[in-house]
Amino acid sequence: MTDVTIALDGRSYDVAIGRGLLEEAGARIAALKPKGVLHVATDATVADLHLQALLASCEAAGLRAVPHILPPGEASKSWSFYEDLSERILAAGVERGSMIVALGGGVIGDLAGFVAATMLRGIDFVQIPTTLLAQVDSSVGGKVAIDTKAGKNLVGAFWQPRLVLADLGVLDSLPLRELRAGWAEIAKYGLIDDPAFFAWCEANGKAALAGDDALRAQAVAHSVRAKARVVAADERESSGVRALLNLGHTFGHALESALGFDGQLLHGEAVAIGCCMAFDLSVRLGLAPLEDAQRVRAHFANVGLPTEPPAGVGDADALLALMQTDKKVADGRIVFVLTRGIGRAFVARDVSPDDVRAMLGDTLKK
Ligand SMILES: NC(=O)c1ccc[n+]([C@@H]2O[C@H](COP(=O)([O-])OP(=O)(O)OC[C@H]3O[C@@H](n4cnc5c(N)ncnc54)[C@H](O)[C@@H]3O)[C@@H](O)[C@H]2O)c1
Ligand SMILES: O=C(O)C(=O)C[C@@H](O)[C@H](O)[C@H](O)COP(=O)(O)O
Ligand SMILES: [Zn+2]
Repeated sequence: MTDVTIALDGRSYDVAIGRGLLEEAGARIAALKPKGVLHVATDATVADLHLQALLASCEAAGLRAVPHILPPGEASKSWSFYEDLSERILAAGVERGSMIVALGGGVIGDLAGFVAATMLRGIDFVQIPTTLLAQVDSSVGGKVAIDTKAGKNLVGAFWQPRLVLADLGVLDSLPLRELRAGWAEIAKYGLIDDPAFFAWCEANGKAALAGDDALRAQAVAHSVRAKARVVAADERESSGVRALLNLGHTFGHALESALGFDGQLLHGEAVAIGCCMAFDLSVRLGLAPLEDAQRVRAHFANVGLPTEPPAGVGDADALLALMQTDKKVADGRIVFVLTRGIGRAFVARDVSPDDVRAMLGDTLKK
């Protein structure tokens, strides 16, 4: 069992990583002394697989848990399901001391976290991430949001959980495609500022995805520690440090939006393609060596992630227009996370749209 603390002034919390945490969840949540009903938000797939274990452990700990089951998939991170979940919680009974538990992947975590941030002007929540992506990234750091017609995560809040329980056992039921999508966010930590970790990913990625438990545990713990450092340094993405976690996302979010969040491209897959694009643009601008861009592509391809955008994402101008809604935009200019090579990402505020258009044009032609 590993515990990583997210150190925040007066609001620090732990991320517990290990097997068997679902069975311990009731006792650990009860220790936080929630009042009234415990609201458990989850999706139908996760409910079938893991809800009973959570409910049993809540009952054993004397908690009255009420499940709220939503459809699986990105479409649930929307205005309509924000309303739906909020109304269900209000109808079941909620007070300021009540708590929401997000049992699921990043979709449930982001949605339930945003409902928690706004319910009665803010109630506590606990993350029980059940995808690799959610364990290494979305459950940690307090970014909660829904998607809108204009783009990804555009309405949301910074709202930190009280506790994160990353049970490695639940990953046993996660489909390989979803595991791979999570790997993109793991490798991202190496690409940002940790070349040794990227090399570790190259050496161990396939075995970790194939089910090697020790390697998975190492990947999750290393990623959570990396995210913990960034969040502690720049909780609200105001100094530029946290913006580095957006490597691959300016492009990736535009690709997801272009496809209407239809599930054709998972978030982690979009991030993998987006990281390749960030490296391609950096090479084009003479900032990064071509060999590093090739290494990134080779690693993603080796673990089974896509490295080129699918058909149907539109042309370069359409993608640029979507990037204009990115939350890093400043003074009307799109801000990119670029790189001087593996482990050397930085925030670039002066990128010419012509260079981006040219890179996208070449990529979309392939
Ligand atoms: N808040 C953040 O910091 C942050 C970080 C990264 C990503 N995100 C967001 O997270 C979302 C993506 O999250 P995700 O990749 O976890 O997707 P997801 O929540 O849609 O889960 C993926 C699929 O796996 C299923 N599933 C979940 N756990 C399972 C399990 N243990 N066994 C079998 N099936 C299981 C789900 O039902 C779903 O169909 C995106 O909306 C993205 O924007 C947020
Ligand atoms: O936690 C962060 O900060 C991140 O940027 C992590 C990303 O992986 C994640 O997808 C995040 O939701 C993107 O943030 P956004 O601010 O671009 O919506
Ligand atoms: Zn992401």
